[in-house]
Amino acid sequence: MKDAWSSDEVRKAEEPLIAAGVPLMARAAYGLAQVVLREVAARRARTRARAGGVDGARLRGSLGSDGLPGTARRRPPRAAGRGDVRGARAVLLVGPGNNGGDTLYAGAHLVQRGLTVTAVLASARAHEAGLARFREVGGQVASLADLRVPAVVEAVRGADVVLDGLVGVGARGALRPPAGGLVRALADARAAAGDQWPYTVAVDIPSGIGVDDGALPGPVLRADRTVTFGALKPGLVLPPAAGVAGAVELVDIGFPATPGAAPRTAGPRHAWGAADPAAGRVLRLEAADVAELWPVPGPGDHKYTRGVVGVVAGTGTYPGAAVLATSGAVLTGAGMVRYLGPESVGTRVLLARPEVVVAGGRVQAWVLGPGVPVLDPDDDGPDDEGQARRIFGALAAVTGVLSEDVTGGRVPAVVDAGALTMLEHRLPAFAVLTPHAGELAELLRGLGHDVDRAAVEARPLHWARTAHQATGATILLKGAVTVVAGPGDVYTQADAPAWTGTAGAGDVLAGILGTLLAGRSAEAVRDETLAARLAAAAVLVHGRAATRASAGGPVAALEIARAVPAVVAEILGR
Ligand SMILES: NC(=O)C1=CN([C@@H]2O[C@H](COP(=O)(O)OP(=O)(O)OC[C@H]3O[C@@H](n4cnc5c(N)ncnc54)[C@H](O)[C@@H]3O)[C@@H](O)[C@H]2O)[C@@H](O)CC1
Ligand SMILES: [K+]
Repeated sequence: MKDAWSSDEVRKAEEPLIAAGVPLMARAAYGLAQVVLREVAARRARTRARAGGVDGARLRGSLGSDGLPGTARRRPPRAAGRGDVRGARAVLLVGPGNNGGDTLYAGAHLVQRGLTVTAVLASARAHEAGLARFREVGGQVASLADLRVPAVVEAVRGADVVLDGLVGVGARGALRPPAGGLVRALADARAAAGDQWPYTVAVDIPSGIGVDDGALPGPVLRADRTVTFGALKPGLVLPPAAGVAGAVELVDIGFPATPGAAPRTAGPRHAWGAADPAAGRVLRLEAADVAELWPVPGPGDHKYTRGVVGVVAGTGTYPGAAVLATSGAVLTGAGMVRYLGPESVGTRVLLARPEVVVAGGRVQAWVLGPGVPVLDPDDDGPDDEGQARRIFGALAAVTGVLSEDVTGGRVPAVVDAGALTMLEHRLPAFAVLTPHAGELAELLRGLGHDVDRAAVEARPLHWARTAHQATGATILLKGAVTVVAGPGDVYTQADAPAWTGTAGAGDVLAGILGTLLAGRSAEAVRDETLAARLAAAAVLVHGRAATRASAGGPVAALEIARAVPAVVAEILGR
């Protein structure tokens, strides 16, 4: 489990460590410099390889010490070291606080390793000791006020690496001038430059992101890599800010395993902290967490104890969604999958998946809505072939409107696509709504919020939480980074390649989640936080299945379903 710490939690963790004399900034700066050196060396090695595989050692070997060819010994290849980075140019963008301090100390390490380093001070103030150290080792210092924005952009363009140390977790809101203007110009220049842009490293966070909510309130320079200190920050894992952070690398500076735990004044740790049981944290599941959650059958299990999934999906116009949702459910290991829908669609489902039972009966979880047209009460609309009636019936059982004598007890549900427009009652958290941004905006507008798709994409965490509070349901907001918001922690998963954005992929996800909810149905009804964890697990498995099916290229939705068994086996370590 990866857990992200809010800026307040970071501050609280730092206080006792600083009081105990732990050199946090020195650790942060050293870790940052090591990452920069590694990346600069790697990029130089790649450039040499692209230039024909002739490296410096071989060129040197072609001339002897007397200047005659062929008399010098050929040097063995070396690991990335001093010579690989010497002469590289780095520009530091330095703000007034400790984030700038980290950057100046890291810059001093880079100078000592032979880089030519220029620090551009964006404010009149800079971290005094850091600046003194940087000057002492021979770093060059310039100020934004003297150089002006266009000259700084040119200096950055000509560098091998740029470090964004304008602000870190101490900042609030959009970047203010003059840093804001500089970053806007750099972001524009980066967008225009394509590949011809220096490797961009964000120090702790890309300056200007919403540290705690992942928003992008103003200009931000997209990073290739973010080197973050002590713990992940929510803005590094939540969209849209996660999209500008690049690869996120954590430098251990000695924080405790969980926020609020006793500080560790001894050496660094090398593992992610465990999740804090307190509600409302931002977490990301990893394979080991999913293995723990997975309903693995035991020798005494049979198809009914393992969980029956009822799928109401598809119409004559959209029969594929029924095939995809049932395939997702079957291949995730449901004890049984029942299909409810028009006969013509049921026939197609059976042709694709003969395991499916095309008949009603008791289920342990529902999958409602894939491939079912949205309900428009003002219009007869496309014929839903009885699917709306079936969905209303199932939802009545989920919400408890129908007596349990009739339904046989409340069970969890996945509410997708057309079924999202059929919600009439407050839902339990074991109902998981699976909208994309446009569908969530539509749902929220129906609840009286003035919001469109772009607004949801700008603040997905906020709107997912709002929808959870308004409906009672757990919200799985689909996207390149998927956000799951329920009564407890928030989960943010980024497991799938961009190729996954293809028709039908969401239907498969609904099926996967249906099987997980059916497998732990009674527990999900009892424990109001379990559905969100299972939803995040389904997203992880779906994303990994898409990665496997894609193998770096395009992927068709049914192939994602087909890849699920192997992904589950891998996750369970078999
Ligand atoms: N406290 C510590 O000892 C440690 C702090 N660390 C670093 O320190 C950072 C936090 O440092 P600080 O608390 O000094 O704060 P920051 O360096 O994040 O920024 C605060 C400064 O930015 C200005 N500012 C705030 N909002 C702004 C905005 N919207 N636009 C422009 N300027 C703005 C403020 O006036 C203030 O001077 C972390 O992100 C991390 O990089 C690390 O070195 C680890 C140890
Ligand atoms: K920064």
